Amino acid sequence: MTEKALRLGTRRSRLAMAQSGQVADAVSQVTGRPVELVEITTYGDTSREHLAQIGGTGVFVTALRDALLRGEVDFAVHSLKDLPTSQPEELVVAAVPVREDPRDVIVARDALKFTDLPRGARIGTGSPRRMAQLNAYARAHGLDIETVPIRGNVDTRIGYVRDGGLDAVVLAAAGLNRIGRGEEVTDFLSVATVLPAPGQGALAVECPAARADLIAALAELDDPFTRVAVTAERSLLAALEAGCSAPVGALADLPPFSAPFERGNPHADGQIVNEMRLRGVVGTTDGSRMVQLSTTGPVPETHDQAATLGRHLAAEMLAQGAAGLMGERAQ
Ligand SMILES: NCc1[nH]cc(CCC(=O)O)c1CC(=O)O
Repeated sequence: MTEKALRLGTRRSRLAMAQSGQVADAVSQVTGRPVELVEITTYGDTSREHLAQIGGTGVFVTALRDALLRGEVDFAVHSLKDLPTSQPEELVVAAVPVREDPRDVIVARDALKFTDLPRGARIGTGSPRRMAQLNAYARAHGLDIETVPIRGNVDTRIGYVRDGGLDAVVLAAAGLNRIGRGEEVTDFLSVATVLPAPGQGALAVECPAARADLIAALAELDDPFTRVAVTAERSLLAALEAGCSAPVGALADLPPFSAPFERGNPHADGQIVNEMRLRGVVGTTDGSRMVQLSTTGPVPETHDQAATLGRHLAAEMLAQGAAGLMGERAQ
């Protein structure tokens, strides 16, 4: 006799299907139960408006959470960077699996690197965070680039380069890797140039708080270091009171800081590390005014310690005028 399948609610985009499929396989391994994907359409998938105009925070997440709350599905997988920082009481993040590469990348015509783009190059991104940091870098290094607001799924965005409209687009490495298109990357943006969105590259596996059995099973997929890192990043974001479309970057990482993530997740590789660095950035989309700070200390041992680290860095950023830089929205 086979056990009843667990129902995993997922958006139907290629990225959502890919990451849900990968988590489904892992869950079915640890539980011994089949996992069935249940497709759910979200407002963010159907709206033609720019995300920033809809209001950003959580548009991809709400429909999945509603399905969980109605008991239509047993669990859901979210991109952590799209998850609002407030957690509904009836739901829990039961697992944060090992993080993928958190970096942003460019996909450019003619295999160009970011710093080799010609004068006047047009770079597509709908993210105020990416615009702010690319423009700040360009100002500091005498590059002449124009950031162009775009939206759409990964295929659509790469299409803007293939069709000749844009010289490059900016995407998350993790998204491209998950859908098997990592080879499209023409340049990895160093996190010293562009800090990723808080939680970028990480997933959240969410289920109802009342499902103790399921929470225990899903916990096997949790990576404690990834969870500590994203907790610090997201608490920084929450303390800045910024939504997911605000120009905020944050990354908690581990030594060696000179080349993070180029050799994968050092924690997952079994290295012993006892130091964590948290960096945060906020800026105007034209890159003219930026507040960027970092703090380094012992790897937090608890959720509370990680959250405190994020709050403290946010307080320092606010003291340097961060709040005045966050009012803007793309377009
Ligand atoms: N903004 C949409 C989004 N949400 C999650 C990812 C993939 C990366 C991740 O899981 O962090 C992407 C695509 C992108 O930013 O290029």
